[in-house]
Amino acid sequence: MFYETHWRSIIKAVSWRIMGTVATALLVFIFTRKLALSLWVGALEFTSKIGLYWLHERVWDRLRFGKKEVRPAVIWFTGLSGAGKSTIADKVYRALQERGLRVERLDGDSVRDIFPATGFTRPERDQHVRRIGFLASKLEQNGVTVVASFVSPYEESRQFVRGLCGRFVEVHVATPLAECEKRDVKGLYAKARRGEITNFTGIDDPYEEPTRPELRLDTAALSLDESTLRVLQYLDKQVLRVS
Ligand SMILES: Nc1ncnc2c1ncn2[C@@H]1O[C@H](COP(=O)(O)OS(=O)(=O)O)[C@@H](OP(=O)(O)O)[C@H]1O
Ligand SMILES: Nc1ncnc2c1ncn2[C@@H]1O[C@H](COP(=O)(O)OP(=O)(O)O)[C@@H](O)[C@H]1O
Repeated sequence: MFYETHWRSIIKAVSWRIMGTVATALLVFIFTRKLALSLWVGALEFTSKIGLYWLHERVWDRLRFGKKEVRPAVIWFTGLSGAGKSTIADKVYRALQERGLRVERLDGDSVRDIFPATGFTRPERDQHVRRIGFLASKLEQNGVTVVASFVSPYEESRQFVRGLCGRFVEVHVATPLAECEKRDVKGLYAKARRGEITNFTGIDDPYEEPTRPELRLDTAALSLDESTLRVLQYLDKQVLRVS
């Protein structure tokens, strides 16, 4: 979010004063036809009111009255590979960005591109999800809303992340396995079925369904736009209060 610097307030004060003073001097001249008097009134008004304007701005800047606070949150998409987490999270991220929110996007694939040694055994995933959760909570503490999308298949590590964050919105992208496998965006389900990759969530590694997610979306039944809208509506009403 942006805040008004002292310099911006001062420059706005000067530009506004020039306009106001020209108007006042003109009015005095129209009524009195005395040029010197008009210029004196203009000069006095310029110097006194510019200070008053600056003071007025700064006092208002300190008042909370009438200001709407936008509170950051961690929006955590979880679900099977191919469920639609990244696609929906990307749209939610762009929508929040367009509203002028400070927002960061974290995704399993992009984090793993940077740290390719991160594996898929249970301890490795636990550590990975907890680290990301810690990072997300730090961003949130500094006013940044985080849109995260990770398979994050284990309840315990998701609960750990929830505990770290101030406002944690768990979005379970609950697309059925059969639909994800049909999509098989990256051909990984086929590989997992052939046994070419192991510990694949939903095939030979469990996905523990969230017990009480804030939102549950089945993309076999909901379009991308409908899912995105549900998330944004939930955030507006319950979390960010930006409407
Ligand atoms: N064994 C196994 N299980 C699940 N996923 C696998 C696996 N191997 C590779 N991939 C690809 O890695 C992506 C998941 O990474 P994440 O960091 O989100 O996973 S996790 O949270 O640590 O479980 C996941 O990306 P998405 O499809 O975007 O979810 C997969 O493409
Ligand atoms: N209603 C929907 N919502 C989200 N994605 C959908 C939907 N219908 C089809 N898809 C497709 O499913 C795929 C989901 O891939 P992706 O978002 O990468 O999933 P994930 O991040 O969960 O692995 C994309 O190719 C997307 O276009």
